[in-house]
Amino acid sequence: MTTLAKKKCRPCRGGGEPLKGETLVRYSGQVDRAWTVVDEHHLTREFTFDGFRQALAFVNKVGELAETENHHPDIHLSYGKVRIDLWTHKIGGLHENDFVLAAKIDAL
Ligand SMILES: C[C@H](O)[C@H](O)[C@H]1CNC2=NC(N)=NC(=O)C2=N1
Repeated sequence: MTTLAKKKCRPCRGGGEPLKGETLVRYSGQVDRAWTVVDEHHLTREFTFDGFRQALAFVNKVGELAETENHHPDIHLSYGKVRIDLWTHKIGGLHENDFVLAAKIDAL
């Protein structure tokens, strides 16, 4: 487990700047390489499964995690596939919380 996966998502009240540039690159290095940073705005990763039920089970696990952490990704479920898009709505971009949640999803 990475260090990030052991952290908790801290409440983010909405002030402050989203992560950019070098800082963003440093954080990206701490989650699975399958995550992509899109337009320095959000993280995305696709997971594949044998069928719909397996994908749905994963969605439910991610949902529980999101509720525990009070940080919620967009989740796109299709047959044998789940896409997770993750950013902090309040700041319109990426925060450490997004990387903490991504690392925890990696560890599921
Ligand atoms: C009050 C509570 O902290 C907020 O509404 C949370 C809930 N989950 C959230 N999830 C995400 N991804 N971004 C947010 O800004 C956010 N805000």
